[in-house]
Amino acid sequence: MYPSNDSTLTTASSACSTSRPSSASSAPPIEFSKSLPAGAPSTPFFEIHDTPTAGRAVFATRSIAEGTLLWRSDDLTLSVLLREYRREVCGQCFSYDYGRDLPIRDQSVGFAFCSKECQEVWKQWNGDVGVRAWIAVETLVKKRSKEDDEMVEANLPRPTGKEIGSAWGGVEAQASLILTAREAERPMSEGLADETKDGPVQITKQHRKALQRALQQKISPDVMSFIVSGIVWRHNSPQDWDKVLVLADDTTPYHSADDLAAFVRSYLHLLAILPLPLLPLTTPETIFLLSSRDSHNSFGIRSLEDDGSEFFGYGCWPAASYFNHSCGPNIEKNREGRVWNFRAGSDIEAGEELNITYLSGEERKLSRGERMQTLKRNWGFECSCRRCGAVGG
Ligand SMILES: C[S@@+](CC[C@H](N)C(=O)[O-])C[C@H]1O[C@@H](n2cnc3c(N)ncnc32)[C@H](O)[C@@H]1O
Repeated sequence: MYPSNDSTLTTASSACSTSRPSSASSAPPIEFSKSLPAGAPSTPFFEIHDTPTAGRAVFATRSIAEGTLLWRSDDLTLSVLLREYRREVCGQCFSYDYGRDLPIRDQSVGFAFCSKECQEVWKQWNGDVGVRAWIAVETLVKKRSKEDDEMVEANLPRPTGKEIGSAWGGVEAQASLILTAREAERPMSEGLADETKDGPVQITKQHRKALQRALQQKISPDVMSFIVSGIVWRHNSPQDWDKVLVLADDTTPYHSADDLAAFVRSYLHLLAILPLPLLPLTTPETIFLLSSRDSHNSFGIRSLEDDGSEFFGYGCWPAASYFNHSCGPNIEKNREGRVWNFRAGSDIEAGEELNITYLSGEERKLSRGERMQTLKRNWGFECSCRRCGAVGG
């Protein structure tokens, strides 16, 4: 059940073994990618190569003048808008008006919008099944509004692969009972998935109890939103799933034992409430894969003013995920609604690596040691950029 045998995991993880990278920027590329990974950006300005120690990276194929727009990433997959910002940040375009409540609030789905158009686009993006999924989550969360989402404490030990496997394995039997109970909701005309040669499976007290027990557990609304967003996106764009699978992966993506427990509980909650068409995708495998790719690839969705001081949430844009980090980046990125723009921050020579920074405003002012620590803690790699390698960097 736990996805350790998924062969698709190996491509990205081997391309991205970063235990002791020598230099993301200065090391010569060793291999040209034979073909582009699914969803990777393709433009005359740059190419993607493997590097010896920092996975794949983006290299200029020509000289580029400062300010040139090199790439626009409009390929948002999953995104999370933290609940505390749901009234102030548009669910569709992420616009924000210094903390003012937005004009349109759709209480049934738990999102607010800056305009009718955004609300309409959001509904189309999610589709009928997606909208029903958000209504189901909102209904559950509202009933339990007294429970606060706990702050994640930094620097707790991360669960190992073995601990992750046993946490998911530990709820297998309960999940199977819940699924059977849910299948009973399917109209006879659609057929029952759990029909045996002796006829349909009988729903017993045990099945109903398993479902009730799941619903009584503590809820983690932001974790549920992460999973729902990913599952709805996968349901609506099955052809694009490979674009996420080929991204650099994190085999131990949970920040702490509590974080892992929140994911496992949320899985059971969602099995109990999501619309039936989403249940085949509501699996430990899909949920783990979403976390493992999100961990090393998501971009923060921040306020556009004040140097991005407000953190609204995060999202995964696969094509934007090929730029490695540098503490002295030559590419500037800025968000316009749901699109990321990448521009040359200085004149660039052909062959130079194109780097963005993964550090947020204040973090960029830190010393070399502090930056290294921050990147290691938040991203799991030891920074090998040119600035960190230079004396006094
Ligand atoms: C968003 S991905 C960037 C693309 C990635 N190299 C790949 O092969 O898909 C982020 C990952 O790239 C690697 N990486 C990015 N910048 C790096 C740097 N300055 N030093 C070492 N590794 C880096 C780390 O493994 C990090 O988790």
